Amino acid sequence: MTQPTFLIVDDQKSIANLLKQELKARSSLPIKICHTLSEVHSFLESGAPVEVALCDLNLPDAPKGEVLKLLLKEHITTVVFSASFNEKKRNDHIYRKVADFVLKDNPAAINYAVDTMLNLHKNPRRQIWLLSTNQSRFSQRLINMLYLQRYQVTSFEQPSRIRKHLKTQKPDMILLEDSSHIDPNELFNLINDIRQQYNSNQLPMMACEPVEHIELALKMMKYGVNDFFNTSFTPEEFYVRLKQNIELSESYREIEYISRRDSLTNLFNRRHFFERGETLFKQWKTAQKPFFTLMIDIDHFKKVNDTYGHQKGDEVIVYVAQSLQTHFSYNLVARFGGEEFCVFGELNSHDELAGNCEALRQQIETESKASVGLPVTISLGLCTHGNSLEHAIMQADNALYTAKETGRNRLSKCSKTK
Ligand SMILES: Nc1nc2c(ncn2[C@@H]2O[C@H](COP(=O)(O)OP(=O)(O)OP(=O)(O)O)[C@@H](O)[C@H]2O)c(=O)[nH]1
Repeated sequence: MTQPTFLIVDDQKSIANLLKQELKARSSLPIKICHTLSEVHSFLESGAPVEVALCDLNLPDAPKGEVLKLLLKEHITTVVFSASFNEKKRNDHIYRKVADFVLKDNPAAINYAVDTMLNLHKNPRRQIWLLSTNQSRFSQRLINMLYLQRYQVTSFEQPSRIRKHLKTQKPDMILLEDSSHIDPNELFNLINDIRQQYNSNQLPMMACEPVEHIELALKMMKYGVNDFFNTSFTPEEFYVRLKQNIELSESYREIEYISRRDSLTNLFNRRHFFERGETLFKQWKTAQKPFFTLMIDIDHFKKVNDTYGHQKGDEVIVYVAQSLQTHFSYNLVARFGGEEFCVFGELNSHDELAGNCEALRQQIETESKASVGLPVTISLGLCTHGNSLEHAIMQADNALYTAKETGRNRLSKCSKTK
């Protein structure tokens, strides 16, 4: 299938090239530049799908915005990049179908135009839930604007429907439209319930209220809504605030993701292991569910570094980490540091667990040479009890020590009396 293309239409070659350079640095999608209407015609006739188009309004062979009309006729998501644009123009019938406008009035506009195109490229993967109890013309306008920007939109008439869906799904944004139609108790309970589940960085919410309901909007913000805009907003204001709130939340999620991971192996790090492990330990103890703790250490790893170099040592660590993650994909797997790893999981069957440990040990023993170019073995210490997570880890570590002492490349289980 042909990859969709970013289309840049501008008769100023230097600007078109700057846009292309900036886009190329930030996306792998193909980019096509056209300087005239006839070039745009030929490109569209070639049948190449266009992801997003950025288009200047006046070209030498199309001085009256004919390119824009052509792109919109072909249902192509289009951003207007023009030196002359004002609010009056925005209300013209044709411009209502434009996804966004970027004013070509300073060098920073290049960056912003590219940013806008990349966002429109990402938006089909962003979910927006709209709570609109009165289904007014205004809510229809909101929905149309969201579609123009290619967001995935789901509309809800009842707070209870949002609650139900949140049990299994999570959107990127919840928009609450004209909430004065909802019973205040129900409204604030919904906001409260959402905030119990997700903080304002994890799931942003925005309220859209008529200016006469500003007090309600402010109260909603106090209870956990991130931002508010009044119903007389311009499309630009709406888009820019929506984008900023979503991007802020995405950056937060990215930082949260990185803070939990070990940068070499991408396994969870020790800090997250204890955070999540403590919660699981309490849950399983309360429910009297059996669990296991497994410590794994690469044998004679110092020799690997000394003989093959630190970089090869890193490759071996990554290889063992990936094998471990594959064998224990349903469990909490972490790199504890150096060449040591830990797994914490629910125990379904002793035999199955022992079989899984043995399969991992054997795979590394027999396949490491082919995978990383040198033979590697691991030792494993297993414990299926413990008064606390730390106690369980200590017991597994003792078993690992026994495995090392008794010849390495083996699994040792701790006895319950220790
Ligand atoms: N390449 C690499 N080496 C690391 C990393 N972290 C720790 N090490 C090295 O891992 C080695 C661990 O060695 P030791 O604790 O002596 O254990 P060992 O050689 O594996 O011996 P046994 O565990 O007794 O089988 C040290 O040489 C550390 O420098 C890392 O991120 N990358």
